[in-house]
Amino acid sequence: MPRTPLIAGNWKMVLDHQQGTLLVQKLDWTLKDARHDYSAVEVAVLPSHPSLRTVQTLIEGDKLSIRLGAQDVSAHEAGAYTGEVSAAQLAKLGVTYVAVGHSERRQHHGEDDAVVRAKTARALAGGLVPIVCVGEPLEVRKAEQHVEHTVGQVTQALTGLSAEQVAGLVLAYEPVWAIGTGEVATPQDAQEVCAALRSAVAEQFDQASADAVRVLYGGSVKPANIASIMQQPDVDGALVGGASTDAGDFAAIVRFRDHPA
Ligand SMILES: O=C(CO)COP(=O)(O)O
Repeated sequence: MPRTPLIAGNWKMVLDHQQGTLLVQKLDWTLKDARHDYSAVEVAVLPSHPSLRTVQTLIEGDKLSIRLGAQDVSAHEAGAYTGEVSAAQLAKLGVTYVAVGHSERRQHHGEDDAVVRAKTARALAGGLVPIVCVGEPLEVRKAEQHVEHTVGQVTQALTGLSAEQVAGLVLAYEPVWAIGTGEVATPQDAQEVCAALRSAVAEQFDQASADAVRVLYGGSVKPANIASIMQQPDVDGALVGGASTDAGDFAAIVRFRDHPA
């Protein structure tokens, strides 16, 4: 079964709920104009938590095919965890995807591999599809340890899951040095790590789950570079930051098949 590409927009802490709904409306109009087939290239947006409800109301009310994602989820199931948002609460809001272990959370919120593993398991138990983010900082890349580093992060995050669970989730390779810097990894850099992550899944679980798991690239993805990245055999989509907060740019990324590589 070929893997369906996924283009997901991580809005980070950038758009409020009004800007977010406007963006989703514009995105949908633009993609409808282009007669976009959402079953051929899946599209998701990841608003901040306070915007989820408004964006979900729009998606449901207008029967849009854009999927909803969240940027984080609690490692706890329910109860006295002030400020946390549970997987069940997100699922009830119509959320499909949730980013787990984004490098900004690892860096600024002290999330280590154990937390990422707990959040991944909790997301799955709550009926969400985790987008497990991994990526190396610049010094690790310079030391040519990026494959070991990212494979280690994935192995840790997926420990304890079943092959079936792994087959259904999403991995995202986001080199830290390429996030928000304009410094995009080359298509070959993206392919090298995405292929290594897939092989690691085959080794830790089985070939069927490795063939099914989707691996995204993230880090300064723009309309001008997406087509060559998507040509790589082990890259199944993109996790887009800055460019996803502009409806025109994000639509152009979703429509990567329209541009030359
Ligand atoms: O962190 C990212 C997506 O999760 C990438 O961000 P940029 O596309 O802004 O580099």
